[in-house]
Amino acid sequence: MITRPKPEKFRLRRSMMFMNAQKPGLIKDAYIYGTDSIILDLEDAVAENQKDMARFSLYNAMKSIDYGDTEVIVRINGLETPHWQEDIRCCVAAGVDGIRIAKCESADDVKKVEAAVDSAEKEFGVEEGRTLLMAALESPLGIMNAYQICTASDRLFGCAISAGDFRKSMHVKIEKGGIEMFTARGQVVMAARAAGVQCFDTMWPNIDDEAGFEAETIQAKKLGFDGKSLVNPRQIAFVHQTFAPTQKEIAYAEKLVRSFNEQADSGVGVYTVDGKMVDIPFFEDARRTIDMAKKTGVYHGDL
Ligand SMILES: CC(C)(COP(=O)(O)OP(=O)(O)OC[C@H]1O[C@@H](n2cnc3c(N)ncnc32)[C@H](O)[C@@H]1OP(=O)(O)O)[C@@H](O)C(=O)NCCC(=O)NCCSC(=O)C[C@@](O)(CC(=O)O)C(=O)O
Ligand SMILES: [Mg+2]
Repeated sequence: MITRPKPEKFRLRRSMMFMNAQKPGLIKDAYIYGTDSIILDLEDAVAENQKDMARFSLYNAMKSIDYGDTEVIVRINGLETPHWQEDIRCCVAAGVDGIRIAKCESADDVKKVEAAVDSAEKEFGVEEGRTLLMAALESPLGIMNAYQICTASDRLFGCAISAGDFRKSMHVKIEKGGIEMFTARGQVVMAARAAGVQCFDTMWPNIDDEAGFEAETIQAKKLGFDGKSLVNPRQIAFVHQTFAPTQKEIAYAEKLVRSFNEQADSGVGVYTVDGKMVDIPFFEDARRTIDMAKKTGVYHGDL
C-alpha cells in the first residue's frame, strides 16, 4: 500500500500534465515523463456516466503506484455538479497531494471545498491540513474574483487560468499572439502575486501545432506565470527549458550578486553592471534567478 509524504505547499511546478483518471493506460506510469505535477482528471475528460469508475480507478492507482517526486493533483468536478463532494472524499481517502477546483468562481467556492476537505481528513484519519488546494479560473467571474479566491484558504498554493472554458464564455477563439487572453492572463498573474501564491498558464489544445504552443509558453513565462497546464508529454521538454533561466541570465545574475555585495560593503547602493543600472530590487531579482537555476538543475556555479 503506497503512502505519499506530506506535500510541499510551494515547490517547482513548471509543468502540470492532465490525464483522464479513468484510463489506466495513461495513469499507470505517468511519473516516467518527469513532469513536476500530474493532474488526474475527474472532470471534463470523464464522461458523465463514468464518474464512479474514474474515482475507483484513481483510488486504486494512488494505493498501488509510486509516483515518487511527481506531485499528484486531482481535478474535481465543479461545485455546480452533484459530484464534487464524493470526488473530495475519494481524493482525501486516496492520499492525493492536492485538489484542483474546476470552474472556481468565488472565495466562497474555495471555502466550501476547504470545509469538505477538513471533514474528509477527519473521516479518513488523514493529517489535518495535508491536502492542498488550487483553483482553476475558467470564467470572467472567476477571473474578476481572482484575488479573493487566491486568499481564501491557507491550503491554496496557486491558481490556473483555463482558456478553453474562458474563451467559450467570452465568445472568442484562439488567436495567434493570444490577444483574446491578454487582459485575463495579466489579471490572474497580478492577483496571484498580490496574494503570494503561484500561477499557472492554461493548456494548449492543438498538440500538433508546436510553433503555437512554443509561442504561448514563452509569452506565459514573460507575463510572470510559474508554469503551465499541459495535455501531452510532447509539451514537457519545451516548458521545462522555457521556465529555467538561460546560462546568459545566470552569468549576469552571478556578476550582479558578487559585485553588489562588494559595492554594499564600500557603501554604494546604486551602480552599473555591463552598462545597466542596478540597485536592491535588481539584486533581489538576481538572487531569485540563481535560486531558480538551482531548483531547475541548470546552475553550475558556487553562489
Ligand atoms: C490529446 C490526447 C488524447 C492525444 O493522445 P494521443 O495518443 O493522440 O497522443 P500521442 O502524442 O500520440 O501520445 C503518445 C504517448 O503518450 C501518451 N500520452 C498522451 N497524452 C498523455 C497524457 N496526457 N498523459 C499521459 N500519457 C499521455 C499516449 O498514451 C501515448 O502512449 P503510448 O501509446 O504508450 O505511446 C492525449 O494527449 C490526452 O488524453 N491528453 C489529456 C487530455 C485531457 O485530459 N483533457 C482534459 C483536460 S484539459 C480541459 O479540460 C480544458 C480546460 O478545463 C483546462 C484547464 O482547466 O486548464 C480549459 O477549460 O481550458
Ligand atoms: Mg475547463
